[in-house]
Amino acid sequence: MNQPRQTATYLSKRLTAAGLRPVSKYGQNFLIDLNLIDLIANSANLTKSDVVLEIGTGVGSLTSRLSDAAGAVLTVEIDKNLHQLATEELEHRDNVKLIQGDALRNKNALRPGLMEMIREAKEQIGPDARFQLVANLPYNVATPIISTLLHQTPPPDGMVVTIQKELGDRMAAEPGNKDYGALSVWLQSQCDVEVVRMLGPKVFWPRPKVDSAIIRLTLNKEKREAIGDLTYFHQTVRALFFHRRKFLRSNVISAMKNRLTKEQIDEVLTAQGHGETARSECLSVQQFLDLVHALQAAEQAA
Ligand SMILES: C[S@@+](CC[C@H](N)C(=O)[O-])C[C@H]1O[C@@H](n2cnc3c(N)ncnc32)[C@H](O)[C@@H]1O
Repeated sequence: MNQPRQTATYLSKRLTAAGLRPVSKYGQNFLIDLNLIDLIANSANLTKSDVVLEIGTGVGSLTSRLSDAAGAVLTVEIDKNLHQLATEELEHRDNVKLIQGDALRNKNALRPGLMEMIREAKEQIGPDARFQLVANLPYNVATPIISTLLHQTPPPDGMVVTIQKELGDRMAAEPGNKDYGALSVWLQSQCDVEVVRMLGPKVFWPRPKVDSAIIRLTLNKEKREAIGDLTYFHQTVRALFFHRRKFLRSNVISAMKNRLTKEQIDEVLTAQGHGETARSECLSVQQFLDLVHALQAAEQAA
């Protein structure tokens, strides 16, 4: 297959010929190093059993790599003009479905119909089919996309994404670290998180003002099953990090307002071994799981 050349000059000429310029509000920073595009695709260990979701088709450079390696690719592009360019590039590829529009309905919900398409594509591949997100993500929607996908049925078995370095730091952060927060706990409660490669601004055109990272998240089904009620867990963890400077007890009291009394909360915290000066940012992921389960059980018993 012919692969598009991918240099800043090539991209700039391609867009200019179509009367276009990169649109910053859509996070249009294109990867110009083909080796990195290969690294992203290869890091997902794709086979023909994979259904890949790409968010942000751009001009379709990563999409063509994904199409070579995967069984089916669904790629979503918000920008009508880029969608048109990518369609011209990719229309001969039978396993690529291009969708024009916003991948998100809002910050907590995916575009309607997207998961149905993924489920259908998986069914066509058969019982061994996997679902993966592989994308050079638009930075302003990277968190809602990754977080929301983990609420879906099926969730992605794996995700390989290029994101802003700071976001990667928050995803992989450990307890006690300044970057450790609700996102770290939500992702690490069900995925193994690895940094594949740090990327400086030079590998993109136009150059972003920030550093980036390629991150791989691998779903751990046992961990995910142990969470139980995903929505309850996610909402409670977010509430427990709401006031970072407050003690854990104050955050639990605010989170459980009108649901549990202070006495009931103190009982749970004591049973879980959290003293008055405990802070959310020092709890391990397992401690969050135990605490949220205990709060949920206390609420159900109340
Ligand atoms: C960082 S660029 C990546 C482009 C290309 N995949 C690459 O690797 O060079 C992000 C792309 O996402 C698109 N985009 C931004 N917000 C989007 C959204 N909410 N839904 C779908 N696509 C979006 C942008 O127009 C842009 O083409």
